[in-house]
Amino acid sequence: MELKDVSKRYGGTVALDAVDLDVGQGETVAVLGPNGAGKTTLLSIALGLLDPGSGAVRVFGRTPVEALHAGGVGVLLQDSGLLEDARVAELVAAVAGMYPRPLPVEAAMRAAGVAELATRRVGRLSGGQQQRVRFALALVGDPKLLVLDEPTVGLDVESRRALWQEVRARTAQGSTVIFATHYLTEADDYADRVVLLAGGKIIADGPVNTIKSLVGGTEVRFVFEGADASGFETLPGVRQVRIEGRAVALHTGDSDATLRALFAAFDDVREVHTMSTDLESAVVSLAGGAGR
Ligand SMILES: Nc1ncnc2c1ncn2[C@@H]1O[C@H](COP(=O)(O)OP(=O)(O)OP(=O)(O)O)[C@@H](O)[C@H]1O
Repeated sequence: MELKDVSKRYGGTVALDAVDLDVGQGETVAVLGPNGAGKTTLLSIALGLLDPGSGAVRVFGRTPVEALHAGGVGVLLQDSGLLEDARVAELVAAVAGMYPRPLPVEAAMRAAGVAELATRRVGRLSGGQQQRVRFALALVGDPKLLVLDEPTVGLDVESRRALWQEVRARTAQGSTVIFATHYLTEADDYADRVVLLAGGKIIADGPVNTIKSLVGGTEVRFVFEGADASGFETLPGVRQVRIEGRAVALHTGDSDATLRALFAAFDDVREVHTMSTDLESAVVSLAGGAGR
């Protein structure tokens, strides 16, 4: 899949800004970025569901719509509507009928964990069950490219694990997978490559470890029980401060100096631990630096 210099505006909002992206066969790519970064816009343009304002898109060397019609692409989009009155097996069979070489309906339902729901009406399923039905619809065409927009939203732990197991099975057979997620552990665990969007631009693109190393440094995390949490940003080495309730994370280029000064300046600091920068810190730091 190839996007060249793709831009998209909605009135005064620039949803995508001169995006270049080349995804090779067999890659698993996570698209990350804060709300409104342009992830859904990017995936929708790659699928031909949305026209780019400018630029060129090719999927398997064709236009996205041609690739979709040729049956090469499976899609799971956020909150896409489902035919509520249909029974699960009927819906999966109807979508299978649109593809030239679909999987057996039963196999697609099993792969997505909805075989036991086959005779249930879609509209009466829970949110997580409906999401699994969407996954079955993405799989049933036996596509070489899977495009998944926040695929595990609403899924319980076991269903998430099962979904990723199925995705892995497909990539092992050479399929390409592009997924958007806010669960950074999913990107860390399942993607070969991370594309980080902020404000419609790609601000980082590479293997997970490369993205982490762009930020580098160490996280010092602790619980702060004091009354006044101001001043952490002035400690030596500190580049960024995140505070969530009583949990504080300092991103620092010199953890020894930060820790010494932290203990000297603040009482009520407990449960201190340090770790090398994880993907979450890297994404927060890079996306924040892009001037959200
Ligand atoms: N139909 C639309 N009309 C107007 N503006 C839109 C439309 N769709 C998206 N936008 C704007 O384009 C930008 C990118 O939106 P997009 O949905 O691609 O972001 P996202 O990264 O998928 O966000 P989220 O993480 O919240 O799903 C946002 O500023 C959004 O408000």
